[in-house]
Amino acid sequence: APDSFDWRQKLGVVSSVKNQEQCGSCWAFSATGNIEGVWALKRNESVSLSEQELVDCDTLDNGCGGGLPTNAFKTVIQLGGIESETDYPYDAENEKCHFKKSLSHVKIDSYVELPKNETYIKNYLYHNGPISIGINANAMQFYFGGISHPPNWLCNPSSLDHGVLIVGYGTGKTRILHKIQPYWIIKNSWGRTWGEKGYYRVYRGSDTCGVSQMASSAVVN
Ligand SMILES: CCC[C@@H](/C=C/S(=O)(=O)c1ccccc1)NC(=O)[C@H](Cc1ccccc1)NC(=O)N1CCC(N2CCOCC2)CC1
Repeated sequence: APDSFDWRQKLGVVSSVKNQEQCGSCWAFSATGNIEGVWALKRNESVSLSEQELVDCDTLDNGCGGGLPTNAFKTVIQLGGIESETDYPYDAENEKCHFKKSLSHVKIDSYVELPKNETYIKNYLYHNGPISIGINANAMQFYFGGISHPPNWLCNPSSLDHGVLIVGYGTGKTRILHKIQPYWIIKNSWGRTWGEKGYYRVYRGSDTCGVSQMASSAVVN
């Protein structure tokens, strides 16, 4: 894989930054972001997918009270598909499931949980598209741009509490010492005004904030 790569430069692979609002549905946004990318690359079709379907219909998780992208993938497989954002719009609250199989033409066949290895994840991303991850969001709440590189005692790699999407990676200069630092480009679901137009760059190479601890992806055959 190249030294840097960004799926946002490939039209239709990464949808626009969304906002989960006052609902703990980050896990659903992480899952839809991954399925959108895999589907676009496999079927050459770009579609924005429904987080609300997952919030309402994924009984393995807790809707606005929290969940896991891997459970969301299981649910999409069991339900037999996922509807578009237009057909099943987001309301930022737990509602009664009104999934319609006839309306969901995006389907996944399985999902994979990736090894806890940033080099593996980099190669997998390059060949398969954006990847769902769990992360410790401690350093995200006061992030205003740049390459975030908190120490482990501030951002424990084994206490993950947020679901997000890796869309690329690169190397850049830090503002202070102009040191070259490798980073991940992460799509968040806190709106376009947060971070760098809704995105977060975090140091790549030392499992910062646990970026490699829970990486997963849907598989479309
Ligand atoms: C109340 C839930 C908040 C929500 C995200 C909210 S958030 O607004 O994005 C945010 C995150 C961090 C700081 C501030 C704000 N967090 C989650 O959903 C996180 C996301 C996550 C964590 C770890 C790995 C991957 C993804 N998950 C969770 O909170 N949970 C994981 C699943 C668990 N289920 C219990 C029932 O049995 C099945 C499992 C419930 C708790």
